[in-house]
Amino acid sequence: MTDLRIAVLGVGMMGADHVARITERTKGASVTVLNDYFPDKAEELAATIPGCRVINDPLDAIADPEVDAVILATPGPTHEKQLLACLEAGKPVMCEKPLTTDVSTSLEVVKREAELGRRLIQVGFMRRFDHEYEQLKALIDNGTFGQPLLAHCVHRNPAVPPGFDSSMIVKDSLVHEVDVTRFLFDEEITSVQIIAPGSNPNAPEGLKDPQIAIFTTESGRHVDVECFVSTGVAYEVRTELVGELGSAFIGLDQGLVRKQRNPVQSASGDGRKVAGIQSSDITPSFVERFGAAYDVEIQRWVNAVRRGDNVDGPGAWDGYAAAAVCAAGVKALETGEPQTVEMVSRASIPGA
Ligand SMILES: NC(=O)c1ccc[n+]([C@@H]2O[C@H](COP(=O)([O-])OP(=O)(O)OC[C@H]3O[C@@H](n4cnc5c(N)ncnc54)[C@H](O)[C@@H]3O)[C@@H](O)[C@H]2O)c1
Ligand SMILES: O[C@H]1[C@H](O)[C@@H](O)[C@H](O)[C@@H](O)[C@H]1O
Repeated sequence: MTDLRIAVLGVGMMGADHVARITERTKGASVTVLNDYFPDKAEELAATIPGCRVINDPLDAIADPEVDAVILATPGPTHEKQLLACLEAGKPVMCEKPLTTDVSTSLEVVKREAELGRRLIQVGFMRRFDHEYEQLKALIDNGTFGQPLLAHCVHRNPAVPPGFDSSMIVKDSLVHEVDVTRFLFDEEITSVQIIAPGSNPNAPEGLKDPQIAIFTTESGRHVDVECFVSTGVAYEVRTELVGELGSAFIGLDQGLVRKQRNPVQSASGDGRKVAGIQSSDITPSFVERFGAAYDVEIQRWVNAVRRGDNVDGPGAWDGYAAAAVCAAGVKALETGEPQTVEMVSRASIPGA
């Protein structure tokens, strides 16, 4: 079987990382077309990849007859138009989060895909492919902790790019915990509150950072998140799950750590006492922390597209649900009050 011919749109940090992943590690796929708002950037990268050419118009790149599938690593505000073009061309697309930057356009994308009657869109919520998150999910699903009750999350970035505003902390960063909550608990988030304590003096001017988010789910579960994107330290993403019979912690760079009524062991079962853990190296950015997860995500997506399934992971509905929670989050940030998440029911869109 010949390689899947992929066009990557946007060759900034994430796009270039996906290009390297596909050319160096992904089986059954090649990057054959690149596109970027700055053509020189795309040309420079294409020159390093045998058989790769640059197409300057993103919509032409999507429609090109020699492109089988598309990766969107362009900024969120461009996703809607590019996703609709992928649907129009009938091309499978792996869209980096967010699906789009507002609820109405995300819903429009969900509806257009549903009308086609074929799932073509996967959304880049890569944490679902991270081994530790998978382990946490398995502990919930196999009932190890009985009823899962709540989760505590930490999401810290050393810095953010210029122009990153307070609402982007919600829509660009917190969106991952929104997806993690929906993934782990398998239910929708119904309300969001965001508290902005005193800002970090080293945060960019005007940025409300850190923010503390509180989600409530359909069944009344609680998730809290510290989202702090200007720590100046390192990239730290942690989640602690608490259930009726114990708790488990991920993101310590030590593998999943479980605490249960005796014996207290590391997930590896080597008997190390959790209390003995003192410190660990922390990763500088998402590229290191989630590198293996992106590899799995892209390989599984390529395999799914080659099989004709097109999607193996979160889809357009997950992107829409996340957008709806984030919209409530932005309102909650402005008002300081809990906000109800406004969403249509999935059943109201046949095929979604
Ligand atoms: N899953 C993750 O962990 C993760 C991590 C980082 C970024 N992202 C997402 O990936 C996307 C890209 O983020 P990034 O950090 O790589 O940004 P970036 O700014 O580094 O790169 C974006 C690139 O897109 C180009 N571009 C801008 N408008 C374009 C257009 N209309 N058509 C084609 N190219 C265009 C820019 O010139 C730039 O090269 C965003 O949606 C972001 O949220 C996801
Ligand atoms: O775009 C990035 C990316 O999604 C990272 O995974 C997240 O940790 C950052 O906060 C965000 O700005």
